[in-house]
Amino acid sequence: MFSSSLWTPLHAQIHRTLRQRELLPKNQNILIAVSGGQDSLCLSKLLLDLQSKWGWRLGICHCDHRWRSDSEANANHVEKLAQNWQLPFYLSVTDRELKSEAAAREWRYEALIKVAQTFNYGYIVTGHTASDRAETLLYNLTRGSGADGLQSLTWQRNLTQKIQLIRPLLEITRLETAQFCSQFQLLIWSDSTNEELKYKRNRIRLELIPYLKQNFNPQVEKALAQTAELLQAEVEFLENTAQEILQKATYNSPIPQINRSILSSTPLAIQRRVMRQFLQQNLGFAPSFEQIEKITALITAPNRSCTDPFPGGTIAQVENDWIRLKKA
Ligand SMILES: Nc1ncnc2c1ncn2[C@@H]1O[C@H](COP(=O)(O)OP(=O)(O)OP(=O)(O)O)[C@@H](O)[C@H]1O
Repeated sequence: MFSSSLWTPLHAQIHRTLRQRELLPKNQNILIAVSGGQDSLCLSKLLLDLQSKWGWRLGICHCDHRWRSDSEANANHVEKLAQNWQLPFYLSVTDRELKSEAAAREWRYEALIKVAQTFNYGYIVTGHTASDRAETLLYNLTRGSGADGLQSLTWQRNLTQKIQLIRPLLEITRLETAQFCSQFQLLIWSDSTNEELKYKRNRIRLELIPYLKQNFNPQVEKALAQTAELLQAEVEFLENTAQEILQKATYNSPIPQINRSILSSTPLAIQRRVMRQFLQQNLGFAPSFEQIEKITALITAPNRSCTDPFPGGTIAQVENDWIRLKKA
């Protein structure tokens, strides 16, 4: 028999991770995003057991996308768990039809932020795991991605000036969260759409990862999650360096232009990042690989060379030592 206050290696690991990474400071108000699946239930139980050591105020929020016929029952299930744990429970139900995974995610984060703002939570935590990290890396790799897409899920990110998103389980695999839930007899609400093979993400989880585990590396999820972790630090460094160079190369300019001499002395990896930031700042959208390649080529192109128009009709053109953005 396991007592509900049993301290497991997973408790110790999360406690250590939170301390070393300084993810969730003491005495803070923390809102746990709970779908009812194994990852967010594992997260809730771990934080609940650590609560007294850290002095947190915890709350649980569930978002009902109204996608499945059992969505209300799912929400009730999470509410009951919150009651058993004597935690405040917040429910957000969508009032608009959510037509895609992306729309559902966008709405969910809006809803979580609204609850956090209303009830004064400075932190929102989710149950993303090393397995999610590995799957995201593989998914983005098959679509074509730079290091930025491969590092994907990060430990923390600002949702607003006052609210941070924290993902404490990024070193724990889905197998471990499942074992934890069964050890503590936590009743998981299984989402039937997770089994549908028409979704690429599900095929990666249910077919590709098991294949890689069996034929390449039984620890492939942890290995890929480590790759994401390494890339994250490199991306941060490169992005900061690119930002400094962007500032130098565009300094004090009233019109959108960037200096070629400054850029030509930097490595290609930085040139591409500077150009991506430059286009994003001035055109207001994330440019494609081809668009970045075309404007980067202008760094060494003859005078008056230009790109094709970007969406909205702007072109980039070489004018002596400058690349200028102007209407075509
Ligand atoms: N309906 C929900 N209500 C509250 N929290 C949720 C809900 N669905 C997912 N979450 C939170 O998000 C985490 C990740 O869930 P999932 O992998 O299903 O979502 P995702 O769409 O891939 O998320 P993301 O866009 O954040 O990567 C869960 O562990 C949970 O913390």
